[in-house]
Amino acid sequence: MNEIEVFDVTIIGGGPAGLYSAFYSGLREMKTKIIEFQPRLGGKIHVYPEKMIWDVGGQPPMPGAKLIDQLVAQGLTFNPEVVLNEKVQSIEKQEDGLFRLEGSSGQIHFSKTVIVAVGGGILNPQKLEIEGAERFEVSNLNYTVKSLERFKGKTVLISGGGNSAIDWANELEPIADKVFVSYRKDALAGHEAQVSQLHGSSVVCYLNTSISRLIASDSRDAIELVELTNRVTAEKILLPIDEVIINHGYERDISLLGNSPLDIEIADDYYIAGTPKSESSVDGLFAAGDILQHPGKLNLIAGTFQDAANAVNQAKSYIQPDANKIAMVSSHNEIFKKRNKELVKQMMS
Ligand SMILES: Cc1cc2nc3c(=O)[nH]c(=O)nc-3n(C[C@H](O)[C@H](O)[C@H](O)COP(=O)(O)OP(=O)(O)OC[C@H]3O[C@@H](n4cnc5c(N)ncnc54)[C@H](O)[C@@H]3O)c2cc1C
Repeated sequence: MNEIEVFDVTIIGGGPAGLYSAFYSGLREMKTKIIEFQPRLGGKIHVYPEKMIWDVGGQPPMPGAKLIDQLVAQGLTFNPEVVLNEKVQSIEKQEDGLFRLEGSSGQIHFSKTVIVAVGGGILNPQKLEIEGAERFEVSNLNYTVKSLERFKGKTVLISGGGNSAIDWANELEPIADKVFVSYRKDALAGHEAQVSQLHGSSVVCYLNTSISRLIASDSRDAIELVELTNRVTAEKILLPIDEVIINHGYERDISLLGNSPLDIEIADDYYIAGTPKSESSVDGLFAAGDILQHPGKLNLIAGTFQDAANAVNQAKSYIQPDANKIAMVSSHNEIFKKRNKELVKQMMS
């Protein structure tokens, strides 16, 4: 029989909480694995890669994409095993105390402890419900704004009327040649200030309308015209466009804990009702980031770091009760001595 590989810590979710947990777990010399459903690490920040983030301590304002790069670089410092494209479907605690995680690939992951860092669950953009629309996803049908540059000088249609859709319309207005917004309701649903900014700009809004048809170019590989239909009057409008952005919200897959035969305390039907030390009601299973709930919880990226360090320190004590309760600060840690020398050398050259 093949011997099973057992990790000290398995982190479910590769967002800010999972990445900082991986860093800290390496610092505490534990054998670590991160499992992430998406094909890339970074978590929910991928929803807003171009948004400027101002409120991460000690960091100048920077776009989400840059923060992702930094979080990933730090998270991989101690070379954890990273499994991407893998949804953890259930967590079970065996009689021998080991955790058994069932992955969507069929792989079973074994671990002495688990840190659940799944945020608000798996997010997938709500797709446009028009037959055949998916073939334009490789050309000019977008579900996220990965780079503002792509839309420079273009005619852009944004479908959606919530905060993100309005944010993108305001951001793109000075860059694009023309921005249209189509929204199925009779009033935009974003924050007042953003909506006022939009109405005072050159953006043209079509309310009570939705996309009814995508008309392809002669080469048939891109959308050339979009047909909008007014839901009240049935009037149809044809718009020539270069790019379409769909912002209809996200579908959330939050099935993990419900599928897991664990006696775990849940808050508000989804969150792990934990302690300020990131413990859950299951020994050896900890939580970090947006999934964790307790009265002092801070639902910000900055808050995920404290959760992660607490979860890792608790995991360390669980596996090795005589270990230090907390990690030493990095300046006292032997592990960094060699790397510090290299970094100082780089800074001096
Ligand atoms: C539009 C927007 C703007 C924001 N702006 C800011 C801001 O300016 N500053 C700030 O501090 N915060 C901001 N936030 C909040 C911030 O993004 C979250 O607090 C943070 O991402 C939480 O990190 P997390 O690691 O807990 O969860 P997430 O970032 O959600 O990461 C969880 C990861 O777990 C994965 N996952 C889920 N279930 C499974 C499973 N079963 N198996 C495998 N993987 C799984 C998901 O795919 C995801 O990658 C913003 C949020 C949004 C939506």
